[in-house]
Amino acid sequence: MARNRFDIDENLESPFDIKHFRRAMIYIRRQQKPMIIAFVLSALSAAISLSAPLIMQHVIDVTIPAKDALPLVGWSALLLVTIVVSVYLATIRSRMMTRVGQDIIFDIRSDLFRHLQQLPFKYYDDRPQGKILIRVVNYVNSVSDVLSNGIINFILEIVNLIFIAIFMFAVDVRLSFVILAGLPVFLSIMLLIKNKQRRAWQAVSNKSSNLNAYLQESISGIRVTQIFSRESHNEGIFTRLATNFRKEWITAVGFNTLIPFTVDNLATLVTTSIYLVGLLALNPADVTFGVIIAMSSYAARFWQPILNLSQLYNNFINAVAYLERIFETLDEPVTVNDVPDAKELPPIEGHVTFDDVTFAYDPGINILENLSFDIKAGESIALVGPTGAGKTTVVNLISRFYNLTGGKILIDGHNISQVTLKSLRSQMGIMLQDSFIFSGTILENIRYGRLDATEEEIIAAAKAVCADEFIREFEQGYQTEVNERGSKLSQGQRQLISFARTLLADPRILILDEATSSIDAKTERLLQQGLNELLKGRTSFIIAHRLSTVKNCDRIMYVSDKGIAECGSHDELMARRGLYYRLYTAQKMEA
Ligand SMILES: Nc1ncnc2c1ncn2[C@@H]1O[C@H](COP(=O)(O)OP(=O)(O)OP(=O)(O)O)[C@@H](O)[C@H]1O
Repeated sequence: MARNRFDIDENLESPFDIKHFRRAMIYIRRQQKPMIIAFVLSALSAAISLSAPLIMQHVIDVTIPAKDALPLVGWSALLLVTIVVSVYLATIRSRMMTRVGQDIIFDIRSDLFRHLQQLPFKYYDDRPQGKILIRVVNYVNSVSDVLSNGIINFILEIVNLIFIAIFMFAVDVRLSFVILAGLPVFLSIMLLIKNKQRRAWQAVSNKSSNLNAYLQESISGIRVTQIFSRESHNEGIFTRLATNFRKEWITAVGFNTLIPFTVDNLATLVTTSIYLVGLLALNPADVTFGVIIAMSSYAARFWQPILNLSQLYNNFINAVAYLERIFETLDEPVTVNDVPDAKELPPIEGHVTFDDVTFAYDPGINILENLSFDIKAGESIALVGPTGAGKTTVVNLISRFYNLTGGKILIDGHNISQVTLKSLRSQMGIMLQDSFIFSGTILENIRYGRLDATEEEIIAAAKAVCADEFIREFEQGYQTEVNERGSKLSQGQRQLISFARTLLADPRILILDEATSSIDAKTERLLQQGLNELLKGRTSFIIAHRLSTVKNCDRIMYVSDKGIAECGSHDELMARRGLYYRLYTAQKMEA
């Protein structure tokens, strides 16, 4: 899919069809047992309540004319019992189905989350996060009722209809046909609006997704918004998106309301016809007043399930627009994954080879071309060069966050595209400029590097990277709760925590992408000792704009023009008086 943004509707790759329906059935089938029990309870409840018109017919035609009070009390008691039992059964069913609905939501959401965790960077590069979030949270909520109660109610209403039809045909066949006469009109109207209604709900799903994407982006960027006083401008964008959503919603609901409106009118028409046909056209000898009352009651009861079915149909059409998006996400190919028969990368030494590597994020726009180099195990490599030259791209490829466009990357002679991602990435330590902090305690954040680490190991790692001191200054020390993104911590503190996290993981290859940029010079000097400890015996790639921090690396690679323009030690490159020399002397002069 092409890159998407908050104000562009996403194209639907594969509209809902029978294949999606079968897939939805997989989730439903897992709940088969409680659903069958709920179904039986509902059927019982409906059947019991259906006997009410028969009791009434008998009372009107037989008991009342007989003027005997005792049977009347008996029939009334029976009527009461039928109502109580049917309500009781319906309540149990409702409780069971609430659970089933939640179980279905749980399953779909778990599958979505598991899949999202595997999707490559490219997937996240190409769309706003808000559009992903809305699928996992809102869309899944919106389909749960249709997939649980919806299915049961659908079958029940059909069974209900059949029961009512049997009862009414048993009472009077001719009047039953009068009741059925409204059906063809109703079905024609449904067919007529079906496609328009579906498109309307797809538009709603798109507009709500756009709105959500913008909301998410606005919350993430609130600081920049306030710095540039863009509040009213943003409000304008939000209003436009919210207006689009409201417009589509009103259109879609308009279709939905059309259906019950049709059913209501048809039901009224049919009931009136019963009286007309029953009283005027048919022979009064075989159509008693009791029969007409019972049939008019059946007419109302017959059209009630149809009204309910049409409501279910509305919900279904609405849910389809969300299911399409949910399945689209689940079908999103995991392009960066283990090849069949992928091998485990054995414990590595850290020898890295780029062999004629070409890479493009977007087809046709190469960021790196025919890049080859060889790094010995334990070497420290600095990647320097102009902004946007491709330094981060080089290191992202080593961890195989993207597939190569051409060539191969070898670690200790193993082609990284042929080994399992887990065995590859678990031997890499990556520290970024924007170190991500998860909500939880500082201790938990460091433990993220190795889940089975003891508290002593965690503290030792923090000490090694000079994080221990500032952590202990917090009242709760290592148990201090931090928010997602670490808003309680300074940028430098976040970086130190991420250093400790990486050290704990004990990776063979270390990647530091501008990882010390937010640390003050004094802490950096201190950290340098920890860092030296960290780098010892490991292959390391260090990206830094501040060249003083990479001077001591074994080799410095100057990345530009889709490849490595210069490579050598600091002294060698300075002696060459080329690109690196110019960059270094320019920085020195600025300082
Ligand atoms: N996800 C992406 N999709 C498409 N293009 C990208 C993506 N990430 C980076 N690029 C492009 O690739 C090029 C190299 O980016 P990269 O981040 O590797 O540069 P860099 O040398 O690390 O830059 P900096 O020093 O600013 O961090 C840039 O032109 C950038 O626009």
